[in-house]
Amino acid sequence: ADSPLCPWTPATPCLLDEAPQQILREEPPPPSKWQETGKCAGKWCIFVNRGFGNGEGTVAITTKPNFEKLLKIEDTRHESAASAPPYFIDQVPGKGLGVIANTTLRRGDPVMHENPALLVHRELERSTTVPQHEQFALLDTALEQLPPRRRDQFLAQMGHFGGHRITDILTTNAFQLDLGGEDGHHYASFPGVSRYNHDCRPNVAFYISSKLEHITTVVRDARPGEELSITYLDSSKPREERRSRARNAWGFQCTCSQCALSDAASALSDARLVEIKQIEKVISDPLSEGVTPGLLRRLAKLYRDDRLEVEMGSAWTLMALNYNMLGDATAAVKYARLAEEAVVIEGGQDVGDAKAMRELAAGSKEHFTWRRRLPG
Ligand SMILES: C[S@@+](CC[C@H](N)C(=O)[O-])C[C@H]1O[C@@H](n2cnc3c(N)ncnc32)[C@H](O)[C@@H]1O
Repeated sequence: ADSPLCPWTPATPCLLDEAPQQILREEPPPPSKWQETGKCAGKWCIFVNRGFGNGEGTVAITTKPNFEKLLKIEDTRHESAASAPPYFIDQVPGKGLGVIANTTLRRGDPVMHENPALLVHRELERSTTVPQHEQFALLDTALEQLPPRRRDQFLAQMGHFGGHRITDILTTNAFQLDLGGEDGHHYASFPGVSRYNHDCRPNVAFYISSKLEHITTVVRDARPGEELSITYLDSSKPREERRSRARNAWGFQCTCSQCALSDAASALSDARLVEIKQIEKVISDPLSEGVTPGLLRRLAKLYRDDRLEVEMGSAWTLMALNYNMLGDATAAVKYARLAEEAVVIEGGQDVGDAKAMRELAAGSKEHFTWRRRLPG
């Protein structure tokens, strides 16, 4: 999610004292149906679906080919929309509002799921044919298409930088979302999710599903009253890089527990991150020599010592495959199960590695990797 190319970076999400997707409705939600408004600037037009996302409403500024992709996306109407959220929104010193656990949460527990209120094709802001004031007018018109409650939720989000209000909200809070195919990149605003603050070692992971749902899941147990956070940037970068990214893209000085370490402890953490990359390079190559159980144990320790619970999916996958290549079926199955859990938390059930890890766990000795690193 960390793109240095665009000023509207994948921020994170924000919302009010209530999460829109978790509010009980007295009336049934409006039907989910996309409409063309006929309001356009250049090749970008406004499309609206006032019933999309459990009846919350979504408006898109995009091109006709991307609208065709939206039409094919199945809407999600989930039963769990009526259950009480496991968090509340409150002030967090030095950060504005944030998301706070109201109960004990365990790894794997769901926190929020929300569809976007606004989607904006990424190329619009780079357009040389649609001047900025027309872009702003298009954004203003798009927002007017949303149901009033959804519009209010959007406008209640934090704007950190000032200037045109909707643009500021997008800059501060939007995620990048890819509709796939050619030219599918969009900025997406999820007003509920956008209250998560950043932490370089977050206790919550997120992904955006093919149904446009933003899904957050606990990755490290949290107590009632503890802040729930996600990472806005690449947590595997060294401290100085993370800090400058937070400053430049979101305008805050990161004081998370990992950035607040003493210089000596931070140097150790940065060294762990370098070693992780080195070991992963070695064990990713099926022809590497020197892959031993000790090296794999070392990798697991580095991840745990650095509290990288938010991105263990690919590491556990590599560990499972390598234990199998070394002929240790017990460890291979153990890490295949951990890998499947992590991959699903970080990317959902559809991620290819989840299926691969289920297969490995079900029959490690029949797997093509069995004893591949051993002679004979
Ligand atoms: C997506 S919003 C997060 C929610 C926001 N605090 C609010 O009140 O709605 C991003 C903005 O929150 C603030 N923020 C997020 N994480 C922070 C952190 N770790 N330290 C300080 N400020 C942070 C910054 O102002 C940032 O631009």
